[in-house]
Amino acid sequence: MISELQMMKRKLAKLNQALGFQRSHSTKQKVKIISSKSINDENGRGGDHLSMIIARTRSNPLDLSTIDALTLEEDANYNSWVVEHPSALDSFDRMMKASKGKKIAVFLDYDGTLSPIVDDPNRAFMSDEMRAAVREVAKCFPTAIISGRSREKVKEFVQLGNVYYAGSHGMDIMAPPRPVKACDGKNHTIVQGKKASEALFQPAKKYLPAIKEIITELEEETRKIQGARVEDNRFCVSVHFRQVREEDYNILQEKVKSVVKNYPEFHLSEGKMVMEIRPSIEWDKGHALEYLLDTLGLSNSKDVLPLYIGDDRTDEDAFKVIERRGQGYPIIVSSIPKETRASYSLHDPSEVLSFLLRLAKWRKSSSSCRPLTQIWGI
Ligand SMILES: O=P(O)(O)OC[C@H]1O[C@H](O[C@H]2O[C@H](CO)[C@@H](O)[C@H](O)[C@H]2O)[C@H](O)[C@@H](O)[C@@H]1O
Repeated sequence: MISELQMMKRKLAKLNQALGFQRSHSTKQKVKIISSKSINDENGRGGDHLSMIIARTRSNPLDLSTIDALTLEEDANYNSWVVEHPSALDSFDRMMKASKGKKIAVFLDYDGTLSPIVDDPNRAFMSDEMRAAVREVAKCFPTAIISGRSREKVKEFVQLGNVYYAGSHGMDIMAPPRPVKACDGKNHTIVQGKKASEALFQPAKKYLPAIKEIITELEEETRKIQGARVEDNRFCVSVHFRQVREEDYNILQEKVKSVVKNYPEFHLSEGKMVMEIRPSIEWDKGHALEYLLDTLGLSNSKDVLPLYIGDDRTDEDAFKVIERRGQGYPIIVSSIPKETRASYSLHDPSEVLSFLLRLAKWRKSSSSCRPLTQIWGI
């Protein structure tokens, strides 16, 4: 049985981890701040419950009883949020019952969903268990990964041949070459992919030269800021500040803004400890989801239930599309309460893994898992 002291220690460890604290050497078990950056893992800068805690702790180091009270408050907030956004694991049977006779199509975000958030974006590896789970899910349902990363990069991480990939927040999609309504229009180019059964859809292609220029300028401007990192996501750019000292953040932000302001066709947004620069076209993860449904021949069917799992702000665009369709399962991955259009929640990538395993198992037990070509005619 876990003793009260052990429980307390666990809570302390959990809070310390979330806040970036380390235990001080004091015998009174006070804690001290070593970094406040991890506080923003969930929501970017400020605004959430943990940020309030950290603001309070700046002047008053916490003792165990205060931490305990704050942790309880945090747990209570989370629990009431989960009532509004029920756990997809707890709701699994109900969700699957409602999907009887309907077709599920699975859409997955990558960072923070299939892989845990880590300091080094190049080391955001997905576990072998997660890969195996996605592979099994993709054997049973049409499955796509929609990421902010470049399509090549996310494919390199995922290493699966039986899923579709959309990179650059949906601005770079490799999908089946079906006639598509959504892509009519002057901004959209369709290029045949390597396999005859796939076509490449890149609605922001004309911005590539400007993106290259932006990357060069950002690298030059941010070179001297320790920890800043520019990531080329092909049709968009990320400037990471997870490893930037707090006192340098404003300088970095100003430098990034000063570059972006010279490119009126681009805009700046924020994700988890990252600034993202994207062409201002009407295309996001929500459009990518619709596009993929369309190319899969699933857009018009009232019997199709898109299931989307994601953790970040850009995933909200996909949640919105599912909400508008009135059918499907938008699932947010979050360990803290946050504003979302998702109906369901999962706490972290380990719960995503459990959910995917259960989904594949459910499908296999409810019908034989035939090749997708037979199930969907693709
Ligand atoms: O749409 P996603 O697949 O979730 O991609 C969004 C961004 O994810 C990556 O950054 C985030 O994860 C990193 C690794 O865990 C972390 O270090 C960083 O702080 C997070 O923001 C990726 O590197 C970005 O380019 C994506 O835009």
